Amino acid sequence: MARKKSTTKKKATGKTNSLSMPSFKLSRLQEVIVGFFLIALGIVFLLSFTSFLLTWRSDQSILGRLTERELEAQNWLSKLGAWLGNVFVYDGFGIAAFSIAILLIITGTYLFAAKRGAFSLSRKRISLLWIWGLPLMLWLSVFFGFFHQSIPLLGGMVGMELNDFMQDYIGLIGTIIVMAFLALIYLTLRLGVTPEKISSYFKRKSAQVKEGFDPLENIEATDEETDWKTNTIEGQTIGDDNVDLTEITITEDDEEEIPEPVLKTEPISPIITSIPATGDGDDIGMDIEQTVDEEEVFDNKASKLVQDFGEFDPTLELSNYQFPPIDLLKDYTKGKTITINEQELQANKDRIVDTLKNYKIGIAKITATVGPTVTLYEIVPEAGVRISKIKNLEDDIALSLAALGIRIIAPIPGKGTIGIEVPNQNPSIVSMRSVIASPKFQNAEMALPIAFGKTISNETFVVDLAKMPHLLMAGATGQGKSVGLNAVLTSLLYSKHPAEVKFVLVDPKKVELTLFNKIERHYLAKLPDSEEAIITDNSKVINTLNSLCIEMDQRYDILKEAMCRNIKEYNAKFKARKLNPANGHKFLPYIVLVVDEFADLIMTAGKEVETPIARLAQLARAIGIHLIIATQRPSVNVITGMIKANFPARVSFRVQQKVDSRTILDSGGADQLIGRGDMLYTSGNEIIRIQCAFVDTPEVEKITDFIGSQKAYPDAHLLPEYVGEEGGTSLDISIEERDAKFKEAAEIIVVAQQGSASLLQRKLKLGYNRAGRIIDQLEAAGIVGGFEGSKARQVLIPDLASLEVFLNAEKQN
Ligand SMILES: Nc1ncnc2c1ncn2[C@@H]1O[C@H](COP(=O)(O)OP(=O)(O)OP(=O)(O)O)[C@@H](O)[C@H]1O
Repeated sequence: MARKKSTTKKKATGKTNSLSMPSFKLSRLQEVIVGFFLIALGIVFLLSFTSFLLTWRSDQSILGRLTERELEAQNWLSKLGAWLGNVFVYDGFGIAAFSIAILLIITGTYLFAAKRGAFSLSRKRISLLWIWGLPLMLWLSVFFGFFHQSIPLLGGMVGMELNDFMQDYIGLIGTIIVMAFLALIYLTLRLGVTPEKISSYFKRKSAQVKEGFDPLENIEATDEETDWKTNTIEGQTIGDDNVDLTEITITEDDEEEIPEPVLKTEPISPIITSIPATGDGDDIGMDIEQTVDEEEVFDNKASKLVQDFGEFDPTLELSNYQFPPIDLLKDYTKGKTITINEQELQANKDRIVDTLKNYKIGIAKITATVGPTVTLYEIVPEAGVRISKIKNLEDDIALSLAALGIRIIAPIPGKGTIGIEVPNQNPSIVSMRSVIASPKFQNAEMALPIAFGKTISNETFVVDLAKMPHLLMAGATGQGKSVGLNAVLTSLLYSKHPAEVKFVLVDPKKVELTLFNKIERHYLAKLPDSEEAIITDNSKVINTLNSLCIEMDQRYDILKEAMCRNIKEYNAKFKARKLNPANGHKFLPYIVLVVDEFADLIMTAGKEVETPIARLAQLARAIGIHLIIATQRPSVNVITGMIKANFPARVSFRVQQKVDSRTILDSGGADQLIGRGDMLYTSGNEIIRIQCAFVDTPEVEKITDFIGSQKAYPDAHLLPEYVGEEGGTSLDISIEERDAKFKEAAEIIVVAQQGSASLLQRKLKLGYNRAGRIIDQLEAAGIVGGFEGSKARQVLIPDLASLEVFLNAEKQN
């Protein structure tokens, strides 16, 4: 009977380390020279140190007089060697100094030969080698310092001094504990040694030892030193009187004894221990298979790429990009916090109490929260007063208090108290600077953080645009809408790198967003053929919106291919190098579409605008396209049911009438605001009153100047080309003018029976425009059908043979 030997390969489970090497680039020639230099230096060190170990006693006497030419040193590298040895070994790290020589040689060899495949180490690994190698050298040196008394050269001066120093302060035992702890850290972090691995190693070893005492060993015709291969015979019985096994594993040496063994290779070989036959009537022995835990393989291709090159960094192209400093924003409050005017508070309280008394509403308690522009008086009514009574008296109470901007919240959601908001006599401005500098914004882990301003309790209000996922803004003219839009854009400029977010700006008023022109090549996206990135012409808006729809469809295609549900997952996967750029994958920036005057757009373009806006609003949230739509006129023909249904997050500045407030917020209140940035925000449930942060035009100009003066991308982010419907049908392209890849494309389309430009893009590695042109040519030729919105075009030729016949016939005509 023989046994099976497990030969499980142990894989290095290198932990991915995010440390990266400084990125300076050398030409190939420089690499060879530097590489050679490092190898030579390493060899010099190696020879000097080795020789120093043998000759240091004799050379030490001349160390002080190295400049004297006639003196002779015993070191193989003469005076230089003696000096190097003294500096690095004697005065330095002892024999651990050899690490430096080895590291130099490895680095040199990498630079010298890495690119040619002779020595495949990555830059990252080299940097890791140094990062781990130097502390290891220090540790060894200190460790050898323990033996300083007997062999002084072992740990060198550094090792001895550090060891002595530690012992002076924490004693010998303390030093040993610290050293053991450091060794443990090294073993765990660098070599991935864990208690589980050690115990599984010992289990395997003990199983192998047990095998050595296997009582059935005499049956084996084996050689302990043989490299075992496993042959298994299943369901066969060996004619041994005492042993009757249903499964026997044998070594190759036994091959001739077993007729035609069935070779069965198993990925992980079980270890077999045996229980011999007892002999007392029960003459059946038994083998017990002990399974070996499968090793976890961390070393897949993506993690190897990450290990070698680090995670993909989308910001690399503009790696020196500087975010605008906070000083560009003005501090309107000059460090002052809100001043509490006690007289004003008292007067307001008295009026509230008196007014409510008139309506026979008793108050149990009243508290005031002073905000930047309004103060909230929170009232706990006396027991027995019904909230509905107060709610019904809302208008009367407001009239009695007779101040503009009073808003009654009865009850305050989740509290059961009544809130009365009264404007402050001296409102304070909430500066953009204060909200940007707030920890809430700075620490916000959001995809698209927006600092709107401060709530009534003076807290900075930060929301994630990506979660909204679209925003509707309304407000009568002069109430702070444009400032609000600037606050949104400023928040994003202060938090997102140009690689992470792109804006599509639509400004029919032509003046509000012009300042952002300066950051066109950093942050803006535009159509390929347009000159201006900021769209002021309504007819161009239609093309841009349709182009965004195409972008959306394309993004959905690639997300589907990457099996991701949303842009966040997709980008995370791309950063982890799990998606191959050669297959059309790329890092996807968020796209924020801002329309400053939506009413104007709807009036001039109507349905043509509403349809793509509604489509984007319905579908674009998962793929990172978010819309911000502002309007002066929140009337129902502008904010239609379809638009409203898809914009759960809404902001309203002051509006003229209650009905406008209802249209935008589905409740009143916005008509009672005091203007100048006083706004209400809702994301579907409760309504929050906020004082919008104020950012003036000169501040925005400074920010855009600062960004615009930095290195930029060659062009604005290009959106897919959109060919209007007329453009798509009036095709009259002659055969000679067809694209060189026309035939190839036709074959792909016919085989897939799917007429989509993105298919051609992927298969033929074309840009969107060229693929779109080919599709147009295929349509003109009659191979695919007409444009059908987001659906793929119909393919009119059933198979390749028919295509061949079709193209030949075309040539002959
Ligand atoms: N958050 C704010 N804090 C203080 N003052 C503000 C704030 N927002 C706006 N204002 C004041 O109101 C004025 C008008 O604001 P803004 O230009 O944003 O109005 P608008 O609603 O965009 O008007 P229009 O629709 O006519 O462009 C500003 O010049 C400023 O003085």
